Amino acid sequence: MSNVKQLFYGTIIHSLSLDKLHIIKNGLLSVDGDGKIVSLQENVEAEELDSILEGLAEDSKLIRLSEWQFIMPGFIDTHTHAPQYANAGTGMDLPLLEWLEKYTFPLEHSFSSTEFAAKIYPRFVSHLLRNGTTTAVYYATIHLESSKYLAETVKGSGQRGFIGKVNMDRNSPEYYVENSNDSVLHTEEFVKYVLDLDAGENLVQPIVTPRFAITCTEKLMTALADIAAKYDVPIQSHLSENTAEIAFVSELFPDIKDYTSVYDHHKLLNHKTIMAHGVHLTDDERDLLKQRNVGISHCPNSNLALRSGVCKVRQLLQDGIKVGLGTDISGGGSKSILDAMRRASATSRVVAMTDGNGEHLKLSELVFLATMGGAELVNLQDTVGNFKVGKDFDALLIDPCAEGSPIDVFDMDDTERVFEKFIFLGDDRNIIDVFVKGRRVSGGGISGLSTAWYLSQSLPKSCKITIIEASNRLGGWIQSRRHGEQGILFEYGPRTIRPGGLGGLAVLELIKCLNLTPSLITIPKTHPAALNRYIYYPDRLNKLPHSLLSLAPSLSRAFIRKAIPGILREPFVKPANTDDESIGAFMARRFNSHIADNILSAVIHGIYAGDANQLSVRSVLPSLYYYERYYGSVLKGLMRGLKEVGDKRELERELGECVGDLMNDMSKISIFSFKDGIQMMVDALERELKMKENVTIKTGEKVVKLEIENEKAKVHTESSVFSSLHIISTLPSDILSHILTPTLPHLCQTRSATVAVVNLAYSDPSLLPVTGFGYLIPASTPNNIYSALGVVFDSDALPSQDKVNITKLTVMLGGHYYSGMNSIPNEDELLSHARWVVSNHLGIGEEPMLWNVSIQRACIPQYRVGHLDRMRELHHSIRNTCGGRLSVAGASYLGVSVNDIVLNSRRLAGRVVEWIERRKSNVTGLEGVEEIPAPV
Ligand SMILES: Nc1nc2[nH]cnc2c(=O)[nH]1
Repeated sequence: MSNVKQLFYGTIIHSLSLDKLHIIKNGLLSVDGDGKIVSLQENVEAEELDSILEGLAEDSKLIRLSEWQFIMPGFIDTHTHAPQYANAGTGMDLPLLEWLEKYTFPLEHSFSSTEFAAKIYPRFVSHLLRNGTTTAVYYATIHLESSKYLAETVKGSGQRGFIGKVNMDRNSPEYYVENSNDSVLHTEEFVKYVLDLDAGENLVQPIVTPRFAITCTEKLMTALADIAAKYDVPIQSHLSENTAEIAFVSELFPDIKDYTSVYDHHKLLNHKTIMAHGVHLTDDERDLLKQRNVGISHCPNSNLALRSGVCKVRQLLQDGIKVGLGTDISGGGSKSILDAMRRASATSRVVAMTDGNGEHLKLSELVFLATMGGAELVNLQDTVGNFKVGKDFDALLIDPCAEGSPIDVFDMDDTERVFEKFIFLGDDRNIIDVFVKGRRVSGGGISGLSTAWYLSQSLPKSCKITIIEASNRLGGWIQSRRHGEQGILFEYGPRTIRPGGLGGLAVLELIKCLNLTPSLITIPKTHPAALNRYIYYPDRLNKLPHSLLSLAPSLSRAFIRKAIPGILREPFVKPANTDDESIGAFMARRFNSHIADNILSAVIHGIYAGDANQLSVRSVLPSLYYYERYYGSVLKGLMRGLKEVGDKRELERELGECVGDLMNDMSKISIFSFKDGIQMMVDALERELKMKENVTIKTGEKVVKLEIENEKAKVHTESSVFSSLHIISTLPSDILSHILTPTLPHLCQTRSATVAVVNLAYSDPSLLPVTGFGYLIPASTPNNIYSALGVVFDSDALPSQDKVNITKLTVMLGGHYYSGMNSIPNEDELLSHARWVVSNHLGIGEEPMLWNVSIQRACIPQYRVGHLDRMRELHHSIRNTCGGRLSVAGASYLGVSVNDIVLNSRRLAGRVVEWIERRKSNVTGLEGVEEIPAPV
């Protein structure tokens, strides 16, 4: 037991056979440093754990599952087409052969470009992992390079995978077909490449992939069988999926008895062959499959969607044929093996009803097919599939009560029922950890991702970096998701970034390093979305001038005219001697109440969802504060500016050099985003971090206690405790205040606002009465009965994110308005509130074709008056009491924007590295409180 590295204590569920689902209560499963299962004990009493742990090495970790959590084997997807992920959920109106011609081949053809592949493959692999697929059997396309890229992606992700370069040398479109010789040469090169890539780890393997008998000549099939035999690698293809396909095969091979015999004739059938579908097999064909020990990948989602037929799985099992499950993306639309289990169940019920042939598939059989059955198909039955001692630990940690879980657990439930509920109702939200060969491969948290990335750039490999994230998804309130058949992009959080300032430079540098430049979408300063911004007051949209030149023509409008006396008097208003005041009071004092109440209040709604009369001018708009202090006037300051001092100047120069040309390109840009939304940054960070050997990402693991004592730092999560040289907390400060010892001042004083984000998409592209970025609503606007903060015109601001011409809006509601409320409206109510807003303000009464409501709880920290002084005291307190072991980062402290967060992470990581190397000045993450800009 001395090599045990991880122990899991709690409920453990796995398949022993088709009939036997083994449910172990109080189980203790131990895994060694190579990811192998060392022991599996049943009915271990909690009291026995201490003595068991005593004999173990210090770095072994016990993960105690909570009451309803359980561990089960990872899912095995025995048939999926990675390139077709881009089409998933679409094109199900045609049967197989027409579907291939119209939708599938044109898409697969695009993978001649590895750049195109780079947009699809990493996302697909990471989604499969998130959905619990620890082993997948992939089809790539006919292209050698992008097939290699898929293999590299799978390898990089840590998933177990079989990757096939597809072969097609006839009956294929002119634009998507190979010459037979190239097909053979490229296949052999591919097989050797993947064997090399795996380097004996037994994680990625090549699989020889004649697409199906229709698209492969006899010569090609024979040569492929030779390659498979020469390198002893598996084979996959399609068999007997659809009646038109079968008829075509018999036309092509009139002298061969049936479809299965065609493959047999070409020596493609053996115990390592996986045939997908097998819907219309004859008795003789099943006999032959049994004789050759070929496995069938049952793909019920696709069989139904393409109306291929109903596969009789019970019959296959009775005949002793190996069966596993496949998602068959994009014949099937779902990437989840849970979905495959449910459709296999439904299909078997149809067979039971119509054929009277036996029973439908039972729960134990469905679980077997998804795990052990799949393992048999890929000939890894002695390596994965269940938790027999000696196998690799490929497993899922399931939490039926995870945040947002689609499952409800009641008093009357027991483990068996909760397991069944997960299989029939659960989804990726319940899959809080995914392990392959004992390694955690899923998820990660946005909090700290950028800090971890910067650290990973400078720290030596021997320094281990661990990211611990309570939820099971990345990104915090950054979330970009495509909806509906047309894949309309909805942003649930921030949607654009400004390239300006030091923070903007830091983000551009990160974009360059993450190779995201080709995915940028930029909006020039001359674009209507940059020029036209509005304020809704009191009952109409008021366009704001975007420059001094545009001020003159705006004067005809009373809303702008009323600001003029305030602007004219400002240079003559005596500076006040205050250390801080609210941004509302500051603007009213220096300008006038119209500017404070009707303009600035709206701007503060747009950035902080906050109350301008509560937020600190010094923390929220520090340059205005310093303009008054140095120049006696905001307007004079605006003309002269401020300069960065100390190491910020040095940083400005360094970032400028790194960003280089991109900075010049960005000088004409007002805002930017990415083709697939801001989440692309998060995904790229995750991908990069997962490639680093010294970085571990733990998701679904909540930190419950942080202890800094005698210059030692200890992290307690729900399941383990470990020591660390230095902890960087990126938690919201009020949450940190509850779990940290020692108690530090002011942590709990920064509260955060909750924002409801309602995305709406309309098929009519010309619904908006004006063009522009959108509008904000000040607190002074009457009849704002649903606490609206503003509306973004997404289809004007970032039209190229969608392929179709539509009107797309985001309505933001709540913020500080919700802070005094007992409960926040539910999603249905929020949708109707948002529709009321767009109907009353913009005259859009139409029914949206798509919408999404997300409630972003406590997402924007509110820096109230005195925030900077509080942060200064906190800085000194951390420095003096935590001995350099703790620093803080994230939006609670020194800036809420993506730019601020990235810049502060970069600077903090630099300081932490310095502290680790020299142990000089204790780092806190709040050093910025001592930096004051200088007048020019
Ligand atoms: N479902 C499915 N069947 C096929 N038969 C040949 N190619 C394909 C494919 O891409 N998907």
